[in-house]
Amino acid sequence: MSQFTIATRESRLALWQAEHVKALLEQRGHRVALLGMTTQGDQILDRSLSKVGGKGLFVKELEVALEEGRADLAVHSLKDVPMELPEGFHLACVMEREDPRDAFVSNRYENLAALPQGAVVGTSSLRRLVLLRALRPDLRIEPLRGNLDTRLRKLDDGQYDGIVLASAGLKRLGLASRIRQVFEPAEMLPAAGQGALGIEVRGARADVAAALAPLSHQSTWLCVAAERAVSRAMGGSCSMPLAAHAHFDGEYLQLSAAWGDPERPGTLVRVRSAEVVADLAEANAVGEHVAARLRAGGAG
Ligand SMILES: NCc1[nH]cc(CCC(=O)O)c1CC(=O)O
Repeated sequence: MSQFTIATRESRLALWQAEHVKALLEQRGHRVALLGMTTQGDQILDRSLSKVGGKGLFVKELEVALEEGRADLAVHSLKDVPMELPEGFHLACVMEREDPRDAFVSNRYENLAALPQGAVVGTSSLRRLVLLRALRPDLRIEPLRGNLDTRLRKLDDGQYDGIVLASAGLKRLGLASRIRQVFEPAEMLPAAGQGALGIEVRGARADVAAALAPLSHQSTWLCVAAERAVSRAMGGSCSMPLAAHAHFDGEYLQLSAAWGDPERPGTLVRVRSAEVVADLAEANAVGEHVAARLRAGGAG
């Protein structure tokens, strides 16, 4: 049994996720401490993340703590983890996925279809922007940043008729009652890694790897590996107008991806594949092939 320190952001969701991993490790006899920290991504709230360097801003400080030996592992929403990790860092564990779907939240409207012509919907995600435009070209999409509580408060202040958030975060924070409509992936395809937790470590840490092995979920890992391979092959930034979602149907990994051009509403390239996938190398290959088909269809 070992003693570990988990580096975590201090948003309510990040702390929930770190506490969750802490509890699972403690159940297995390990001793665990948390090291909370504020990242640049948490501080920059006035600008769109796609303009200031992407979501990597949420993980950098945690990596410095790993580098300096102040922490042994970092728990991340996989959706926020860059496709290429810095030299020496790797994902040691991907946990079973929560609900990967997006959710519509509103105080006045039952679902997206019930919104009046020209209603204001909040999101700063380019993916959600292009997918919303495909569903409802008339909507006004306005930026919405901040952690989950901040976004809900801005909705409650009346700045938006509705907002789109990940179901997983709302469920984890006990806010599922705020969900009016859950989007099926066919209408609103999730982001690569959405709903899954990834644990990052630095160097060859056999002790950490052994402790994390029982928390790992192989089929989730294969799905998110395929999704992240699409994203990596499309340029790797988490702030692209890209959706990628995989699930298993028997031994077939079903991967769907979509790319839209925010400058040219109405253009959305969609690709689907179904392949037998048994290991990470095969999952990566499937993702790369789907990315190549997206590009052949005009994406990127
Ligand atoms: N980009 C922010 C972010 N990163 C992870 C989640 C929560 C859901 C998840 O674990 O994917 C959210 C909130 C959201 O997109 O609404």
